[in-house]
Amino acid sequence: MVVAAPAVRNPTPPFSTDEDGYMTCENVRIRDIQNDMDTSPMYIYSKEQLVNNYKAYEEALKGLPSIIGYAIKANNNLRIVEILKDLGSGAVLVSGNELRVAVKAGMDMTKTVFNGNGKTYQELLYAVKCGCLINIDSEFDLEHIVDAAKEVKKTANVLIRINPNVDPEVHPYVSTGLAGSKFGIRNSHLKWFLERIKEEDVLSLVGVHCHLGSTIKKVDIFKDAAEIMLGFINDIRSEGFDTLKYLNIGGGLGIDYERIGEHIPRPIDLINTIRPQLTEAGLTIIVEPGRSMVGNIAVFVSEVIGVKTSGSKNFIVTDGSMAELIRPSLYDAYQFICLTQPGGSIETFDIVGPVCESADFLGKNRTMPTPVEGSGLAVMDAGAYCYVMASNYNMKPRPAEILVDGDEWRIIRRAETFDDMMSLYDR
Ligand SMILES: Cc1ncc(COP(=O)(O)O)c(C=O)c1O
Ligand SMILES: N[C@@H](CCCC[NH3+])C(=O)O
Repeated sequence: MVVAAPAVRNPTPPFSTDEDGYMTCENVRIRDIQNDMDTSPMYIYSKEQLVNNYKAYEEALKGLPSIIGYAIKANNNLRIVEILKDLGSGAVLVSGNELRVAVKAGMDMTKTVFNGNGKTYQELLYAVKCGCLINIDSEFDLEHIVDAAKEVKKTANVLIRINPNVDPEVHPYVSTGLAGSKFGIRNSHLKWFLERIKEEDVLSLVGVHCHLGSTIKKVDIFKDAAEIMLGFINDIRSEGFDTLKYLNIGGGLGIDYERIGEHIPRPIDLINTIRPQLTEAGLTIIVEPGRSMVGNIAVFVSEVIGVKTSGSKNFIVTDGSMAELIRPSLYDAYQFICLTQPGGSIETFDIVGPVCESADFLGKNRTMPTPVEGSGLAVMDAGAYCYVMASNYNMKPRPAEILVDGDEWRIIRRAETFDDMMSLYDR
């Protein structure tokens, strides 16, 4: 049998392969973590990559007054959010509980934006009390914010989320800035919103916001949106609003899931493309990166239960599944998969989990070394929209999350247990 190293395609530190063919995260062998852990599967994060990603945004925004508002929805692990807060990040939230995470992490509320098309009244009361920025998404949302601000007896600093009708050229499920989207207000209604805001002393209009979608690979799309937003800023100013402070251009930058060396724009490419518009706006720029901040900081690591051939197809069956990582099943999303240790001959496999659904796959038609039972398998770029979308389907507990920092690693959130799931019953 041929013994091959794990196929980490385009290994980019901190994830790499050592001379013995074991996958590493920073200075730690992933297999060693797997051997020491009582539970599998798990998420393993690199602190170094997280810090580098934040610094890439910081560097890109140099010279522009700006706020980096990390989109907590991408990964809400408190320890990850705390690291970002310590680096100077603010946050973007879509629920009261995400706001609670930001508060727990000690985030600066003046750098925090509460966004969303369905904020409840209770959530708005909490947001006004916290003093974060709040996006207006619709007529009813505006009325709810007014009521909440009056009840709390505090001014709400609001931004209007505008739907610029720009096509981000991404999967329809992650496209948000097109005319048919449920998010934001349309151009034709802007006047009504401005009139209504003028009538209410409890509202201070401090900015405008747009967000086009996620996994965007063409930065010119942001340029179109920035131009449109400049138009809105001028319209708003000409209506007598002199309180505008922020232009929020949202998040949405894609990452290199394929790992084939394709040029995916970096934060600097994004900001440089729209720098003239940002400068012309003369406002503090808010960016809301989720995926491009945390996507490549993690691998989802599982263990092989067995390998089988059915008809002409080979399957690797692992203890990781769509319950812990649903992106491939939900969007047909591609994430690179490799072994965390040396394997055998190179074959083509579908990589599937134990969940009772044919949609339960992590990857299809993957050519890679043949594992043995117990081999470790890593799905790369699993830091964004992976753990956060995990479920208990088939009574699978949510996995542990581990943070690697140089030579050290620690569990930053333990795995759920059967008892955790049982603890929610009335008796
Ligand atoms: C309003 C808003 N801001 C920021 C984000 C983060 O997007 P991404 O993870 O693509 O950077 C999202 C998610 O798409 C969003 O809806
Ligand atoms: N859940 C999506 C991203 C949603 C972006 C939030 N609006 C994904 O995994 O790619």
